[in-house]
Amino acid sequence: MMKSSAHLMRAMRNISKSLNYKNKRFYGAASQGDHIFRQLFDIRTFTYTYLIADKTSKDAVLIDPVLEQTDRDESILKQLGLNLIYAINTHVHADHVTGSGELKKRFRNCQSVISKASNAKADIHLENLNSLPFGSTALEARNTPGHTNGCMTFVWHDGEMAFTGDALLIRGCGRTDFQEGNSETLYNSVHSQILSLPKNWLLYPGHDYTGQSVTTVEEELINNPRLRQPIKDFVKFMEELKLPYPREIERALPLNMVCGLQ
Ligand SMILES: N[C@@H](CCC(=O)N[C@@H](CSS)C(=O)NCC(=O)O)C(=O)O
Ligand SMILES: [Fe+2]
Repeated sequence: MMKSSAHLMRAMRNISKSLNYKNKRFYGAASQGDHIFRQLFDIRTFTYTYLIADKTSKDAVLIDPVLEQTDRDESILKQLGLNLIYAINTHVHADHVTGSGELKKRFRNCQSVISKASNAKADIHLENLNSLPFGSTALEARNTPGHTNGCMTFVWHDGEMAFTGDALLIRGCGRTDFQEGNSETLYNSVHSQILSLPKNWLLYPGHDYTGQSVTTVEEELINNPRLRQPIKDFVKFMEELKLPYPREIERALPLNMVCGLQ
């Protein structure tokens, strides 16, 4: 009798632990706990935009908004009664135009944010390990150069996740053949700043071209065909990638230096 009641107690504790664990996780969308989280997709450029908000203060941030999706983003923010305070870019995008400037016009408290190293225009220029507070939470900005010199990954400690921009893609990584790209630098950035996070943390990329939406540190350490290799094999692989340039590169690069506005 004693043995079976101790067994039952242990089982109940384990169930409750696993529920707590699950409640902390966010996948495509979540609004449990203190925060709102949405992963939004632009089908034309395969770009992910992320919305995170504090439910109490209603302060919200968007990571990597796309100009052509500004109406969508405005609707979601307004429907949820959120105040957009930061429109963040992980880097100067080469394949699409950022919505940060247009969002600033529509949300008067919104400030545009990008790394100092990008040399792009913005209200806030971040340096390594700067914190971006909103409501009762914050994003930690980490320099992760290599795809471009100014790439940043945003680590959300409270959500146990990171937004990697194009530094790390699911089972891939950003190209390194333009915008001061450098394969060795990228390899070192990803390993030291992203794949060093706890193994169960979620990683959300800036794009996915294969229909996947989220990964974890552990999955990428084991399965990323590029980044699980030794650095010299990675560098050789990237040299041989030979991808065509993004279709919109000539329009996107100059516009993204000025928040996407003419
Ligand atoms: N075909 C797309 C561009 C695809 C591309 O170059 N993607 C970049 C991220 S956007 S700068 C990349 O780094 N890709 C890595 C890879 O392995 O695919 C277009 O024409 O826009
Ligand atoms: Fe990029």
